[in-house]
Amino acid sequence: MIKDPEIFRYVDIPNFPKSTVRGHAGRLVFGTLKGKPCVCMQGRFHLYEGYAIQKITLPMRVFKLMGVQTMIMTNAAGGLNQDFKVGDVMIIKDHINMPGFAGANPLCGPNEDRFGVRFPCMSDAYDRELRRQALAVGAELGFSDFLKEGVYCVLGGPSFETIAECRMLHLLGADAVGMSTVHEVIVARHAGMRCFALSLISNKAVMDYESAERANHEEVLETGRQRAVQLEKLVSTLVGRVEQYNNHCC
Ligand SMILES: O=P(O)(O)O[C@@H]1C[C@H](O)[C@@H](CO)O1
Ligand code: HPA
Repeated sequence: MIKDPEIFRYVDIPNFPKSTVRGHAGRLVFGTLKGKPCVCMQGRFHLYEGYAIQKITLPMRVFKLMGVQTMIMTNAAGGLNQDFKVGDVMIIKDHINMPGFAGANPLCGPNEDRFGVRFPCMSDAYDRELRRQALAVGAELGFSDFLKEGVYCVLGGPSFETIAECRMLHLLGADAVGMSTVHEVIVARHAGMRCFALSLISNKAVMDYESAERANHEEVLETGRQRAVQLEKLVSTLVGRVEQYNNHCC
């Protein structure tokens, strides 16, 4: 996918966290995609790995300092919306930062004025133009059947949710639940980067006490493998259409 790749292992980058999750390679890949210079993270960091929330989001500030203007993120998530199927791809239009309700926000602590303001706006966290373009690209590629839009809720993990928790999150307006992305988006938006994110619905959240289904990481990885080619096509086509971005925060 990336042309002329230059690869750096996280373990070789000073102060960079290390990937501990199975299926996450733990490498930064620099190169070009559809002629655009880019850097890709092969593996991200999660609260449940035991890192401080500021450490999880350190790469976003590194990217900002390197001149990155647009962040495209993907994750795997459990589907709460009853219209979603395993294998659907949800364009994130908004989020619910559940750890943030308890004070776990990556911007806690002294504000780094060189990146952004003390109280950044989040009502426009997921770029409307990129979402519109992604829907158009998805339609052109024949992906409309499995391309959805919705609200992503982040939890701390690593345990998957109980049935009562899934029901509550659904009532609160979440369409999918996961363990990442939101902290990264908050830091990227604070620094004025444009954000776009996709959730692959890797499993259905269990909402029914009679169900025999159990969330598990194997199913998450397997759904990822099955949709990898289409996700790559969607993201690379979108990248090819991304225009230069002039930084402006609200
Ligand atoms: O990094 P993401 O959010 O895609 O990974 C999800 C959440 C957990 O790390 C894992 C659970 O299977 O997948
Ligand atoms: N819950 C939380 N995180 C997840 C899930 C889930 O069902 N699937 C993939 N990541």
